[in-house]
This record gives sequence, C-alpha cells and structure tokens, in this order.
Amino acid sequence: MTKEIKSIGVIGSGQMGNGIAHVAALAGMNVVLNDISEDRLKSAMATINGNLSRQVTKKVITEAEHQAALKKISSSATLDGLASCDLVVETAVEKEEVKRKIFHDLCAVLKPDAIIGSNTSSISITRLAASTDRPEKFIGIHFMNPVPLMELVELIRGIATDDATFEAARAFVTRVGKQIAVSEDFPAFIVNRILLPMINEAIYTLYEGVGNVQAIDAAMRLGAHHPMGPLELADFIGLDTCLSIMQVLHEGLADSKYRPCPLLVKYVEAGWLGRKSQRGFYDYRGDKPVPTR
Ligand SMILES: CC(=O)CC(=O)SCCNC(=O)CCNC(=O)[C@H](O)C(C)(C)COP(=O)(O)OP(=O)(O)OC[C@H]1O[C@@H](n2cnc3c(N)ncnc32)[C@H](O)[C@@H]1OP(=O)(O)O
Ligand SMILES: NC(=O)C1=CN([C@@H]2O[C@H](COP(=O)(O)OP(=O)(O)OC[C@H]3O[C@@H](n4cnc5c(N)ncnc54)[C@H](OP(=O)(O)O)[C@@H]3O)[C@@H](O)[C@H]2O)C=CC1
Repeated sequence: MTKEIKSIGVIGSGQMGNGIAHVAALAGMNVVLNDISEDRLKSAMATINGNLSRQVTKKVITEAEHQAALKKISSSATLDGLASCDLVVETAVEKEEVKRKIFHDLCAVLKPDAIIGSNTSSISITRLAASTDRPEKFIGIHFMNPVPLMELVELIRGIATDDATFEAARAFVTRVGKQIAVSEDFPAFIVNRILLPMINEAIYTLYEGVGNVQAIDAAMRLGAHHPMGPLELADFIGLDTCLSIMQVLHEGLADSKYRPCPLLVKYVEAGWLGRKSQRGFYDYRGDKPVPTR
C-alpha cells in the first residue's frame, strides 16, 4: 500500500520553500517550515499569507480555505522541529555542499521510515542520496516557480530509490494538484536542460550586444509568445540559481555549449541576483523595473 504523507517538512523558506508549504497546506497536510533564521521564517509566513490572499481575490480559493491553510503551517528554526514528518522536502540554496550538510544533520533527527525529497534544479539525485542514511527513501521532487501557479513537478529517481518511495512521492504530488513528468537522473533533468541553455544564450545575446535587455525580452515575449522574456525570467528564478544550474550542466555533461556566460558570472559576483536582491537584469527598487543594460 502507498504510504500516505500526512505531515511534511520544508527546509529553506525562500521562494520555492514558501510555495511548497503553501500548496501542501492548502491540500490539508501539516507543514513545518524550516530556515536558518527566525527573520527568514517570519518573512516567508508573510509571503505565504499574501499569496493566499491573492488567490482569494482571484476567487481560486475561499477565505475559509486561506485561514485553514495558514493554521496548518508552523515554523522551526532548527531541524529538530521536523522529527515527526513523513516527508521532508529540501529547498535550500542550489549548492551541493549546503545540501549535503543539511541531509547529514537531518538524518540524525528524522524517523527511520521518513522520505527525503530534494527540490534541486540540477544536482544528481543519486549523489545527494548517497550523503544520507536512506538512499532508497530519497527522491527528486522538482517543483516549478511560482509553485502555486505552475502545473508541473518533475520526479527523479536516484539509482537506489525504491518503488514505495516513488509511489508515495507520486501520491503527494497528485494531492497538491500538480502533473508529473518523470525524468532520468541527468544534470538539470528535463525542464532546466532545455530552459537554462536558452536563458544563458539570451545573456550571451546581451553580452555580445546583439540587443539590449528590453529588446531581447520583447523579442521573446512578442515574437515567440513566452509569458516572460528570458532575462526577466532569469531575474525571477534568481541569477545565482541560474549560474549554479549552468555550472552543473557544464561540469556534468563536459560540453562547452553549456559554458555559463561571463556576464551572468559578473552579475552574480556583484550580488545582483535578480528580484530577490532587488537588482539583476532589471532594477526593481523603483515603481517599475528598469533595465540595467
Ligand atoms: C529554475 C527551475 O528549477 C525550474 C523553474 O521553475 S523554471 C521557471 C518556470 N516558470 C516560468 O517559466 C514562469 C513563466 N511566467 C509565467 O508563466 C507567468 O508570467 C506567471 C504564471 C508567473 C504569472 O502569470 P500572470 O497571469 O501574469 O500572473 P499575475 O496574476 O499577473 O501575477 C504576476 C505576479 O504574481 C506572482 N504570483 C501570482 N500569483 C501567485 C501566487 N498565488 N503565489 C505566488 N506567486 C504568485 C507572479 O510571479 C508575479 O509576481 P509579482 O506580482 O510579484 O511581480
Ligand atoms: N528559483 C527557482 O525558480 C527554482 C529553484 N529551485 C531550487 O529550489 C531551491 C531553492 O531555491 P529558491 O527558493 O529560489 O532559493 P532562495 O534563495 O529564494 O531560498 C533559499 C532559502 O534557503 C535558505 N537556506 C540556506 N541555507 C540553509 C540551510 N542550511 N538550512 C535551511 N535553510 C537554508 C536561504 O537562507 P539565506 O538566504 O539566508 O541563505 C533561503 O531562505 C534550490 O535548490 C533551487 O535550485 C527549483 C525550482 C525553481
């Protein structure tokens, strides 16, 4: 019988973590949200509240569902708070050493039959699983941004992931109302294997002076009907995350076609990470986003 997930832990309360907590709570699960500081957790709870309100305004959910979802979410600044969860989804920064350390500390507090999922955008599930005490109960559960609006979740098995874990993850994803695409465990899986080289190419197009930020985004929004231009989307994802994904593709597939654009590296080195730091290919500090090139 498929293991029912009644309570989940979410590690990392950034844009993905708060989105996953949001959809799991709306689906009736108890959620414990974890991050490294109380301030981060407070701000994540405020974001979730705001995003639920937006759904009430748009009549996607009722005010009663909004309030019921909020009651399902608690927060914990230490991993101990996740001890009784059936499933923990790790959604901290896209850095392998950070994720490995989290899994090491998490396994010490988690019950033996708990499943661990990673929301990594690109890193090998098999390698991450090997840093835990339960590779057979480890799986990639890759949500898309913004979580409450995007329909897809990629499921990625590591070499050791067992069928029971896969089925439990499948049931969890279905319960939060998302469609599944199953991907093999290759660098950046399916969506990012296709999407990120396109974004990187848009940054090369800017770097080489083929067009400015506005022209490149307008070209793809109006000329290819993409909902966001590629540079706007890169800012939305986070330029640090985009760079990490390109590095995993470049190293993992050993092909120069995945070389991260030097301009992307420069923006990340400047701390211009996109929307989350208020500046990236656009400057978000005023009333309207203003292109930075
Ligand atoms: C990197 C990875 O590993 C994988 C990925 O996720 S890759 C990224 C995948 N995502 C995409 O490609 C998104 C492309 N963009 C889109 O599809 C659309 O622009 C969109 C769905 C994001 C917005 O669609 P829209 O109908 O214009 O939404 P709209 O209601 O006007 O809201 C737009 C805004 O709300 C956000 N939003 C709306 N409702 C939301 C909710 N309930 N919760 C969270 N965010 C919400 C949008 O992101 C955007 O943010 P701001 O207001 O802060 O600027
Ligand atoms: N952005 C996107 O579009 C998507 C991202 N992802 C993946 O999801 C994950 C998170 O991305 P995203 O939400 O955008 O990133 P964010 O930078 O928005 O959030 C990451 C959060 O994790 C926190 N954090 C860092 N280290 C730890 C730790 N040791 N324990 C607990 N929390 C920690 C960060 O705190 P602090 O800022 O203080 O370091 C931050 O609050 C990444 O693996 C990313 O690749 C997947 C799909 C889409």
